[in-house]
Amino acid sequence: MVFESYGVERNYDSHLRSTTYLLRPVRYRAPEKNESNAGGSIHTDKSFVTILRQNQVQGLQIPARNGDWISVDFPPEAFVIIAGDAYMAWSNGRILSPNHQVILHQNKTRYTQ
Ligand SMILES: O=C(O)CCC(=O)C(=O)O
Ligand SMILES: [Fe+2]
Repeated sequence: MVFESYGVERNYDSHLRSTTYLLRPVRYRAPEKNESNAGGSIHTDKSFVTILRQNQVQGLQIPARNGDWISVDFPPEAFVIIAGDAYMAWSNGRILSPNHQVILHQNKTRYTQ
């Protein structure tokens, strides 16, 4: 769909053949008492695209235009798609690879993959 919308569907097969896939399960331990910034640091993804799912413990945040961090809350049965740096380069900057971070607020272990 994306390749079609850019009119480069002829490149789709070669792109797919050169693609590698990585399944990366992550366990975020529950924050300690008074630990305010447990989670992961601010970053962009270096990949083409990240497909993310999580258990019921929220934590993903992205910056709004005014710089405030907003929570991206989603249920365990949903997926969040994050464009990576490779996608941004491939689209000549038309698709943004967003900064994001994980901040845990609940006293529960978070699992993502
Ligand atoms: O756990 C999350 O919600 C985000 C994970 C993430 O940013 C990553 O794996 O690159
Ligand atoms: Fe990420």
